[in-house]
Amino acid sequence: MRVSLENLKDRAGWEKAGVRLPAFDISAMKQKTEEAPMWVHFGAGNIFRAFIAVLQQRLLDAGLSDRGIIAADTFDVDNIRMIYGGYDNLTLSVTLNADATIDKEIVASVSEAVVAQPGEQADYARLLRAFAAPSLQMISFTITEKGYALRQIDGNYQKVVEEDLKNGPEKARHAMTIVTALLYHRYQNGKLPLAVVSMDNCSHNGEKLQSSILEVAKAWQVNGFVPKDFVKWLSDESQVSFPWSMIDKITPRPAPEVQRMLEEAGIEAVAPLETSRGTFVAPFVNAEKAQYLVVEDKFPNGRPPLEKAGVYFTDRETVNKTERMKVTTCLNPLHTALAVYGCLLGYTLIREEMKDEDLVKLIRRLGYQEGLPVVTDPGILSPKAFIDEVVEERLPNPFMPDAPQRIATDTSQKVGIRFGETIKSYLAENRSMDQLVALPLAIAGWLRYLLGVDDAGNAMPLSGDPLLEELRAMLSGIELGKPETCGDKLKPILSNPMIFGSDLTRCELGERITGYFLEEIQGPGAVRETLKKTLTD
Ligand SMILES: NC(=O)c1ccc[n+]([C@@H]2O[C@H](COP(=O)([O-])OP(=O)(O)OC[C@H]3O[C@@H](n4cnc5c(N)ncnc54)[C@H](O)[C@@H]3O)[C@@H](O)[C@H]2O)c1
Ligand SMILES: O=P(O)(O)OC[C@@H](O)[C@@H](O)[C@H](O)[C@H](O)CO
Repeated sequence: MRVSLENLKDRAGWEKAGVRLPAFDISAMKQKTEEAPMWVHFGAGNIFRAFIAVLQQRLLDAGLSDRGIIAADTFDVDNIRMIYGGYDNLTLSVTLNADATIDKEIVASVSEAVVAQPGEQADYARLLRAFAAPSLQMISFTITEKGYALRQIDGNYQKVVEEDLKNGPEKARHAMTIVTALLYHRYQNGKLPLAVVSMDNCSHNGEKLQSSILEVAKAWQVNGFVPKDFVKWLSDESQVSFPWSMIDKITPRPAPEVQRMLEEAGIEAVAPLETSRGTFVAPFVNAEKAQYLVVEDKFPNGRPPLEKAGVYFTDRETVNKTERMKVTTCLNPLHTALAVYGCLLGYTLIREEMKDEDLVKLIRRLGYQEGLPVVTDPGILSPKAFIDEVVEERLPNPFMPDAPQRIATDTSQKVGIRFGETIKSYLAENRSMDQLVALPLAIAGWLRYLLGVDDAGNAMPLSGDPLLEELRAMLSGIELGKPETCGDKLKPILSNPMIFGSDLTRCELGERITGYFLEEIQGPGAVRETLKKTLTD
């Protein structure tokens, strides 16, 4: 059985294979969405398909909505053409339960999948129509943290952004300029209200998205492409809101072991692939069961009743507290520490790392001892219960195929949030930095990782990162076994506020990180030695 609309007619066959099917009329949903779309999502990758699209499917199944989501990608044409296009926009969603059972479901809530680039004329025309529709309530994003950045490490605009600002809305190519161009189209078609919702793992994600979009709009105004009133409209949150959100569901890349399970159940053509833009995709997605989505309830044109699908809607302050709890303390910093040390120590699975005493000590200290004291209880989720679930159940889940190499992707874009926010809190609360051991160790581990040599002394492939070349150039010349080659080479990285959110060389942490790094490059085995020596309690 292959995932396709035609094959869905064989309901008995799918049910025999243990696959839950959509309980709504897919063609009626497509027609209604075509006429009056409500939701466009940018960044149609794995978390979107495993989580966000499933939320809308729950509403469709329950008769609480009759519309689907238009999936858009500004970045990855292959994902749209090969994965969505190749499988009628359907996704086989696999939930990997901690008790070895799996749940399988066909998700059909994506009505259309389009390439969001002005050069792709038919697709772009569809998006323009959607943006002009009074029915459109929200656009949302999971485009990775780097998708929002307009500037490069030296503070100057990226080349593509510089050109887009010069060339105006019709020739936009960067995610932020394309979305601003589409918003301009909505402005020109009646200044209709809209919610613009980031669902990426960045602190203050709504603010980050708003500030990039406003920066583009202002530059276009200065360059004569848009009127000042467009910037005013975009700045008025009663018209265009940028709700903040916290999203959580560990969604590994599609894994060969899950592919095998599906094939054993008689489902064909499910092989994962890496697109030319580096997205790891398959007609199926695999994820854990646990999931949390907390969204600021600010939707000027209304919204789907997603609370009926388990989404928490609340105020900005509560979202901020849950997001800080998850991204800066209870989950993502632990993930990043496991990512870089996992790669260095030769692991390919997070669940295996959770059997390593030194790594468990590292993340427990990082989360419980160093992070939790500066976290405010958001009220709707308990930080202690949350981190307990992460450390005791989610990370060790014996059926999750998550890899440190996935999580190590784009680390330069994440360390400022995942570690920098805790550092800022320590400084703001005048807390002693002596307490911070695992946190500087995690940063030292990242710098050690960037050398591209594992703890056994072998060359190690590094995951994609927009700053990889620049960072490696800064570290070039540092050799394992020769700490004297380090010199002052860490300083430009540690002092860069674009990376860490502040200059770490201005506090004692800069020196501590450098000290750990020097220990870790003493020779093969030094990473393990440093962990053992440093994490004594
Ligand atoms: N996977 C998870 O466990 C998880 C959980 C919570 C939150 N998230 C958030 O979602 C993001 C995406 O995760 P995913 O698992 O879907 O990743 P993915 O690699 O499967 O998909 C990434 C998507 O972002 C797009 N993209 C990548 N770089 C871009 C750029 N520079 N500009 C515009 N679009 C770009 C890709 O085309 C793709 O559609 C993460 O970075 C994170 O912020 C992920
Ligand atoms: O998705 P990223 O790249 O921000 O970070 C990698 C992982 O830490 C992340 O995807 C987690 O799995 C996720 O945040 C869990 O909710």
